[in-house]
Amino acid sequence: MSRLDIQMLGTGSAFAKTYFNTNALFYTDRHTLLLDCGTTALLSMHQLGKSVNEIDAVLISHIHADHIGGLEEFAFQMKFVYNRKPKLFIHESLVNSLWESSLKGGLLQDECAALEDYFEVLPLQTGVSTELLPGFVVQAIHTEHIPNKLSYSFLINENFFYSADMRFNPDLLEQLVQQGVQTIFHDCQLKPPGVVHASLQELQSLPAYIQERIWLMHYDDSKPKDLDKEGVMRFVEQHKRYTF
Ligand SMILES: O=c1ccn([C@@H]2O[C@H](COP(=O)(O)O)[C@@H](O)[C@H]2O)c(=O)[nH]1
Ligand SMILES: [Zn+2]
Ligand SMILES: [Zn+2]
Repeated sequence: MSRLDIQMLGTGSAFAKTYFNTNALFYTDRHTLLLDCGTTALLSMHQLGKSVNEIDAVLISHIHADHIGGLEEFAFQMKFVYNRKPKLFIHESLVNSLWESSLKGGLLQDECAALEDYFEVLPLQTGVSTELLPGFVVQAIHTEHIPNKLSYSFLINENFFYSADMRFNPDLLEQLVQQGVQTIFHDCQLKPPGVVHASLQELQSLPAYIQERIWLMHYDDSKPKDLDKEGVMRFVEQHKRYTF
């Protein structure tokens, strides 16, 4: 199995100001993929001294600003500064709404009338494992988040699960661990009730053998900076590079 490095551009909730939006850089041997590109993504890259030009591909989980709010600037920089058309991986069910309901307002102009004018759009299908980049294989899993709004989590290289935004689903987590998942990056609402995310309380109800695989992300600014664990579950830290 390929080595995978992950570095969070942010680890916070939609409204977090301290921890930025939960967006991730994945590094393979030769490539960099950005998983979600929220409002704070490019500011965070700037703080890391990274250029947008270092990104080979973007993968999007769902249509909320903390996951796609940085895509307009990303698209403009790629097209007009770097003359590139980056790969955009997104579930087939979200392609139309990403353009029609979100990006079209800013990106539509003469000779740029579609998402494909900015990106090489590569739709993902449910249940199909796809090698997005060499050594980076993804399966999109439809998970519940907001009622009647499509949202996807990702199984990466068969052993790493990235929830993005999802409600508590102990059966899925159990199934993933039985399948061999070693590491789970899970969104977490610190104060109950979870409603559209798993709450900390709900995650703490999981058996220890699942909790010990969980790294918490998408938390709000109330998390003290120096709190790095909650029982056996660990908090993912912004900008720290992890290898799995
Ligand atoms: O039905 C809803 C919809 C949204 N919210 C709040 O808004 C944010 C949306 O951003 P996420 O990235 O999905 O977190 C959500 O966290 C809630 O705070 C809501 O409460 N109910
Ligand atoms: Zn979110
Ligand atoms: Zn969301």
